[in-house]
Amino acid sequence: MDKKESLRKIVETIDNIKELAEYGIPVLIEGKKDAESLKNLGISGRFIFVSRTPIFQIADTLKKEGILEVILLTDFDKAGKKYAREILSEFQNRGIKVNNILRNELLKYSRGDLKDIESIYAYISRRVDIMPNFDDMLLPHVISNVGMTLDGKLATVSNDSRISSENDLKRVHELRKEVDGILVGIGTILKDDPRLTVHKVPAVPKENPIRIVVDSSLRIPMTARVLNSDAKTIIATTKPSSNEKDEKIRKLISMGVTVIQTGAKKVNLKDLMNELYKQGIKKILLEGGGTLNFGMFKENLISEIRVYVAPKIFGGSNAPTYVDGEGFKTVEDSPKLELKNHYILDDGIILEYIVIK
Ligand SMILES: NC(=O)C1=CN([C@@H]2O[C@H](COP(=O)(O)OP(=O)(O)OC[C@H]3O[C@@H](n4cnc5c(N)ncnc54)[C@H](OP(=O)(O)O)[C@@H]3O)[C@@H](O)[C@H]2O)C=CC1
Ligand SMILES: Nc1nc(O)c(N)c(N[C@@H]2O[C@H](COP(=O)(O)O)[C@@H](O)[C@H]2O)n1
Repeated sequence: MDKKESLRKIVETIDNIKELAEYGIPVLIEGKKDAESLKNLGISGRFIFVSRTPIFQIADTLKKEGILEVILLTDFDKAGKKYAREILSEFQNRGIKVNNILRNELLKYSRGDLKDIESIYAYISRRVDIMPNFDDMLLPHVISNVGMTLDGKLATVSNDSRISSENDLKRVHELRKEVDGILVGIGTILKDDPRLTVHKVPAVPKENPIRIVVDSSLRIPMTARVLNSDAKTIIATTKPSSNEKDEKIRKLISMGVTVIQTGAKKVNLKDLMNELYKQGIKKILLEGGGTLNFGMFKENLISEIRVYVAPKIFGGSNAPTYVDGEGFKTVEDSPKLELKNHYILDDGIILEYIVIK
């Protein structure tokens, strides 16, 4: 693992700590300076200083409060290791789970360079500053999913896209629940007017992912269903402005929609992914269509593929296919895939691939 990859792993670990701390899991650290360093990295939540109160007392108090899990983040020196051993024993004796994976990851990825928690902020910022294009590495995990015919079509020439079986749609909606965002191009909005919520399986509103629409010229109709209040929506458009565009952006914002501007003629997909990652959208389900799918493959932004192949043939050179756009010129230029899983579902087949980066 090179230095850049190690740093990316450390930043990912910090993100995981942030998520768990926001969820209410207490973070066990040694002192105030550790808390400052973690706060500088955007981690907020409940910090408990293990150097101030005997550890058995802390464990008793948290047990009484009904806490089931804590995050262990003591230093990596002799004293920190001693605290860690005591915490593991006292907490586990009381049935409280001690998450020490994140501490171990920080130690592993810093290759022993990181000595304590108070220096973690300086450690990361020093390295991020000197690392060229480090931001480029902070990208969401993107799963591309489609229902396609045996001849690779996503819809008929007259835009009939009823391809997936009932159980396949349920599978897709379970997948929608697992992700932070669901991404489509403006072509799909104009042709299907989709809802892009979880509505084929039981779900509560907070399980709806954020709907993200890539729309360079802001063609989205103000009546589009993705603009309703069922879930949050982000519209990604280009930077150049005009009075008309600015007015539409103002209207969208007043409806609670987030607008991200990136790229000149077309939305810059890499910048968009980077921005979404920074906004906490770490896992995205890409639901096409073929033009956006090509753009995402071309920029190497897709990590996984899941397709349902239906026993149908639509034909038609103008019918949309899984991947359209201008296409890859040579086999070498095209994405490299590895089949990870396959199974029969209803009358079709599910194929799952990893994209080799
Ligand atoms: N069976 C299935 O699983 C699915 C079927 N479909 C079907 O696919 C069809 C729609 O596909 P399609 O018309 O290709 O539409 P897309 O949803 O792929 O949207 C394409 C549009 O996205 C915009 N865009 C902005 N920036 C980029 C970029 N960097 N790269 C690529 N696109 C960009 C472009 O419009 P602009 O320049 O104006 O921004 C482009 O025309 C429909 O028939 C729909 O039913 C769709 C999804 C799933
Ligand atoms: N997985 C899958 N199978 C099909 O047969 C499809 N036609 C699609 N279409 C995608 O799902 C969107 C519709 O979503 P809502 O039900 O309105 O929430 C559609 O716009 C395509 O992105 N997908």
